[in-house]
Amino acid sequence: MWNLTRFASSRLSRTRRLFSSVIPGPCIVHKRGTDILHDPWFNKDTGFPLTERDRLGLRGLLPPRVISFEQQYDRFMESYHSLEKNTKGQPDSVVALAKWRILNRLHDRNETLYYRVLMDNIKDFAPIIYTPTVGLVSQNYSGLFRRPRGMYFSAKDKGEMMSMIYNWPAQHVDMIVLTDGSRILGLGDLGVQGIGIPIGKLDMYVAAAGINPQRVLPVMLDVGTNNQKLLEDRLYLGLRQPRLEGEEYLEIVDEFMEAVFTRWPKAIVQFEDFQMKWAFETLDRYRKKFCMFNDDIQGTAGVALAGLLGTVRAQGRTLADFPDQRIVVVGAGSAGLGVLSMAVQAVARMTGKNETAAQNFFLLDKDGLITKERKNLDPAAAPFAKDPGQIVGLREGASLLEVVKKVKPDVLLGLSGVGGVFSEEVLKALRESGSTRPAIFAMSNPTMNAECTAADAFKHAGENIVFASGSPFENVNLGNGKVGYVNQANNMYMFPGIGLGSLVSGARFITDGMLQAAAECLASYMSDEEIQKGILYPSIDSIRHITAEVGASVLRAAVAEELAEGHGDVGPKELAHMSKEETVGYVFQNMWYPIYSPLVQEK
Ligand SMILES: NC(=O)c1ccc[n+]([C@@H]2O[C@H](COP(=O)([O-])OP(=O)(O)OC[C@H]3O[C@@H](n4cnc5c(N)ncnc54)[C@H](O)[C@@H]3O)[C@@H](O)[C@H]2O)c1
Ligand SMILES: O=C(O)C[C@H](O)C(=O)O
Ligand SMILES: [Mg+2]
Repeated sequence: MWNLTRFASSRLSRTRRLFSSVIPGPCIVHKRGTDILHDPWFNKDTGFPLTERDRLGLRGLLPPRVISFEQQYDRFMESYHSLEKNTKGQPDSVVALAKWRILNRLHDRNETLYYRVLMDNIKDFAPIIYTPTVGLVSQNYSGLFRRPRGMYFSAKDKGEMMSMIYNWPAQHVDMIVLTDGSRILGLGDLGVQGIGIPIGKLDMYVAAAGINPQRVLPVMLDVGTNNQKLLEDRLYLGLRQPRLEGEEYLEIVDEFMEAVFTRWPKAIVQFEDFQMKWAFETLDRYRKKFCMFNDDIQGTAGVALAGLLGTVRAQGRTLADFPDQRIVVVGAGSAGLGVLSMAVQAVARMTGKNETAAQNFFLLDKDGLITKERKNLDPAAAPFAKDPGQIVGLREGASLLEVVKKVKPDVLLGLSGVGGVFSEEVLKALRESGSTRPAIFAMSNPTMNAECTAADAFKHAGENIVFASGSPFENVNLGNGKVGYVNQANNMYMFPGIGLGSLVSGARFITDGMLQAAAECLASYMSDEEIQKGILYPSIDSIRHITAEVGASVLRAAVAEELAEGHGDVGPKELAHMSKEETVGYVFQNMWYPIYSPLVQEK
């Protein structure tokens, strides 16, 4: 069932080769002169050729010398590197925000150049536009705000959304990332400032999935905030009121969804960083009605399952041994429960038994081990609650340390949002578990919320472990030339492919089958040699390549489930007749690549 296809080692160069022959088609513009220079979608700065300057009324508005794209690129990278040099020794947060600012300024000026530098330097720039810096940016968004990005729909806009949606200037929108700001990474309720997350996710969509940046829309649904500090902050840019609850809340989300799909029936909406109750409720409410998914529940599940399957292989076992792995999940929120559901489904498929599929999984939340004796047991956690009689010596609410000592797990997976819960004692107890190769997934974001650091994991749990974190850490120097490899277990390996595959298949909905296909694709991407070294996920440098593969698997699953309605000129029949390789090629062809297009004016 898990089809382990191996890929050639030169994935990155293959991706580069595919794009090196891109010939830019013309781009229609309805503006002239300074209006073009002030529009980052069309602006080329000093890169406008003279003929275009004549055609578009730009002569005299720019210094006479034409600078090539490559020269502009080099000039930006030089300023970036001098900023790095000049901020050396300053506090990390100051350096991170300075880097974010220089990138953001480029974005606001010239999107083509911005996305090219982002794509080509994704390993260095992802930690700035995405986790962890995006967390810091969201915490400070009201103060950092200069130019709006995306759209804001607030509780005060009730009844107006159907007309407001037409205020967005783009004719076509493919991908929307939506948040209500209620659970931003592990940082809690950040209200309207949570817009930083949809912006960061959509930057990753452009970089990883090649979604055209003119067709993305970050959205903030501002229904108030329960963050007292923000409510009292004089610079706070959101509604100064407590969050709407119950029906009042759902009416706002319903109205937004109706408005979006009325204007763009083929768009895909990714729900992001909603507090748990609304994450599950909205997924349930909309997934059979609109093309949408929840990244924290479903994207995270796929990336974690791929990592868990990689761990079994790293232990030198076959995937058939996965059901025997003892896995402790710390955090019973949207992410933890999403991961458990998908992992338990995988075990059930492998063993053919539903009743016992959850037996080797142990779930803890802030009150410790979850058992059937838990008062007010959340129905979503109930399927994973232990029967207290089942485990000798383990009681309701047992601490993580007690659980690790008794269960002797193979895997410790954290999605608690709490930095440091994998303490020295816990990690040392894991070392004693007797597992061939214990794995630690400290998946909470941003960095300070990770359950443990990479260095502590290798120090206390042993050099033999497999380690992954949600935000990036440097590899760990173990001495004697040995390196402790750090994986980034982040849903960025999933959501771009889920969105892209759904888009180019024209899927009506996003089903469990499509998500399973995405996870299987990621799980089978790494070679045995890489896995043996403890490398569970591809390098972020090859994110376009893995995204194309994931996207193509999602597409094929949509076709198999007869949900693919086609995209552009490619109809459902053509999709159905494509070979596996052809689907990957087709997905690649649909990726936007940042290159200056000749601008043609239409009045
Ligand atoms: N790496 C990734 O791809 C990825 C994806 C999604 C979420 N996350 C991270 O996971 C974290 C949780 O996200 P969520 O949406 O599930 O949040 P959530 O608020 O829905 O759930 C948090 C859970 O952690 C539990 N918890 C709190 N303190 C704890 C403690 N001391 N010990 C054990 N459990 C504790 C809570 O009881 C709750 O069950 C966030 O930090 C988020 O950034 C990472
Ligand atoms: O945003 C991320 O980096 C991953 C995830 O969606 C999260 O909420 O932490
Ligand atoms: Mg998230």
